[in-house]
Amino acid sequence: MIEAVGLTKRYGAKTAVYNLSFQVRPGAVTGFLGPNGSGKSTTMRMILGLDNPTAGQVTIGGYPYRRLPNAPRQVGALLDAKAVHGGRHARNHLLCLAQLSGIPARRVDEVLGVVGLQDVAKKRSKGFSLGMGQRLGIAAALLGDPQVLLFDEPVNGLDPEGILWVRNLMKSLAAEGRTVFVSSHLMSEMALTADQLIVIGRGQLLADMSIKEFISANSADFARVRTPHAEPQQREKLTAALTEAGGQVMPEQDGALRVTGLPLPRISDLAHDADVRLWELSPHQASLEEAYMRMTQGAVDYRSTTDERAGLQQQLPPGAMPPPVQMPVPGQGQPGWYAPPPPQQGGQPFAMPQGQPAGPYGAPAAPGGPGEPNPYAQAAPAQPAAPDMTKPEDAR
Ligand SMILES: Nc1ncnc2c1ncn2[C@@H]1O[C@H](COP(=O)(O)OP(=O)(O)OP(=O)(O)O)[C@@H](O)[C@H]1O
Repeated sequence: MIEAVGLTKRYGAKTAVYNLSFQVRPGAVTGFLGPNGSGKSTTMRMILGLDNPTAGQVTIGGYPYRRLPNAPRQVGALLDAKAVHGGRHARNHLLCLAQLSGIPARRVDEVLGVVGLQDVAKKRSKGFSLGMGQRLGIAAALLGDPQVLLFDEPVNGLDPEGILWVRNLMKSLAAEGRTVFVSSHLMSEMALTADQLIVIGRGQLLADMSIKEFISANSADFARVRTPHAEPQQREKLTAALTEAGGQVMPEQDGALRVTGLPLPRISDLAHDADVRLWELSPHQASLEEAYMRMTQGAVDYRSTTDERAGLQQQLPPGAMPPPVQMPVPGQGQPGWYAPPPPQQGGQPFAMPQGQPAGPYGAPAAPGGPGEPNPYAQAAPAQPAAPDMTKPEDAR
């Protein structure tokens, strides 16, 4: 198990990670999500002892990485697939790593087979495509047959077959009882791969829960209802009946109605009682992407100027609720529209980990009590472009 407690990392004036507490448990794939620059890689580097926390701690199996007995056999990681000596053959690269950790050479050939690079084992990795580099990085992570695995963006550059392979690999590693912690920006892929989610924004915990809980906490299930197109009065009659019964009704662009707060059988009964014919009555659930976008809207540092000019997504001060969705009203496939909020509308936009007081964005309160100022208590200043993450900390 990986456990972070009050983990904080500052680079000079920049707070990359703040008061992060979470557990990553064995036997499940735990997705690690957050906007660009939210602190995912920094957290992973601290887990692996590559960066020292400014405050707090993170342990693997109860030990900080650097004090973990036989660490390369217990923990495998893919952080940066490009961090390879390009002049070396793929096999030699893995062989060097294996020798450093006392891992037998036959394991090198095994993992080359697992990642599908056996035919290019004698090729120099500088000629590898992005996807081949990812596969080599995954092979290195698997080398010690570790119980704990960390993958930072493992599907970057992989073709669809490769993405499917990584998905199945992660799931099978977790099914073997291993701890699998994986970051990704690909929500659709995460939805298919992960069981649990840890979501951070501006270095702070936003959510720690199962995917299912995350989606239902950050979006509402809804019903789509359609009445005959040529009879708008039917639609109005139904809207009035549903609203009177306590439902929230939003018209969609194509004429359908999006209804929350009423179960499908009740909608059907109300339509029947109002003498309204239905052409569609179907249940819908928001996607992980919709739920994620809704949750992280206030914690995004880097946005396209095109979005800003269009007034699509203004910066919000930390802790602020996303603004209500602008007209036009939701319609299928309409970009920038997110599912309606859950029933606790007006409160937290998402569910909190149990038993923890709320801090900014609803994150757990600051460590060290009121004595320690929360660097996110003020609106975040404009951020410089992200530094070159391929360089070690001291070189930046
Ligand atoms: N060595 C460093 N020196 C100064 N600032 C740093 C350093 N490393 C990271 N940061 C800053 O810390 C913040 C978090 O960066 P990090 O790379 O951990 O984010 P991330 O969530 O992994 O981003 P992405 O999704 O874009 O990979 C960023 O603002 C980044 O600029």
